[in-house]
Amino acid sequence: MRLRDVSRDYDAGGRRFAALRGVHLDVRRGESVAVVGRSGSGKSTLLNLLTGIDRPTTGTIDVGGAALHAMSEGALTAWRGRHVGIVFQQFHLLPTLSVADNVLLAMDFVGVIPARERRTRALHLLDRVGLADHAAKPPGALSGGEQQRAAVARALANDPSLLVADEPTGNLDSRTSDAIVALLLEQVAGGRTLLVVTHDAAIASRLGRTVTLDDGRVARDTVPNVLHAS
Ligand SMILES: Nc1ncnc2c1ncn2[C@@H]1O[C@H](COP(=O)(O)OP(=O)(O)OP(=O)(O)O)[C@@H](O)[C@H]1O
Repeated sequence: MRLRDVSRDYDAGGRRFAALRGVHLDVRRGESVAVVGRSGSGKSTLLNLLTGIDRPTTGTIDVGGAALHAMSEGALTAWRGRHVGIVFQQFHLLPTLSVADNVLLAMDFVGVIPARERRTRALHLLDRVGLADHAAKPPGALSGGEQQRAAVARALANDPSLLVADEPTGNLDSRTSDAIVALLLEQVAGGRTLLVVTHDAAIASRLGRTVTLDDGRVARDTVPNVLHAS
């Protein structure tokens, strides 16, 4: 992943407001990166740009060979479905579907996993996150930690190369949070890239690298065990 001179301006009541300004960032495949910074520093804006939910005002964003800044909205949606898994703080599971059907729906929506393999794959993913016995239940019958596990399984449905989590442990107690972070980290073992937006320094310290945003800029970029990407 390569960001060059990325900025994102918002129109705030007729005035231009720069949520991100001149961001340069390289993330290698298989890295796990915590994105931290105080409220309003631009973390969610950055995540939205990296996942193609939003586009930069200026600058270039290349993720796994895709030039996101130059893609149409339709192309971005298709790219995101195929290559990105997203885990939200509020889980965003559909309450009227079973946990398994939530995972299945993600595959149906994108259509890259052959139809006859989808149910088996959904059950396999749920087994991997420790929810084999909960597949047929509605999300509301699960604890917060279990719902977040289901959200991780759903994020993995289409075998994404980029896994992104926005405050994934914000609603969870610390033991449950630890388990979710461990689960997310397991997913980078296979060469996926993991980005986690968090306010929690303890969580950030478990990831391979911490990018600190301040006022829309990268203020710090600490890489404990890995060399900087060129
Ligand atoms: N759609 C928008 N329109 C106008 N301003 C916006 C919009 N989205 C974000 N902003 C502003 O851009 C800045 C960065 O917002 P962003 O949500 O990226 O910060 P954040 O670091 O994720 O904050 P938090 O930790 O509170 O979620 C903030 O000042 C915010 O008010």
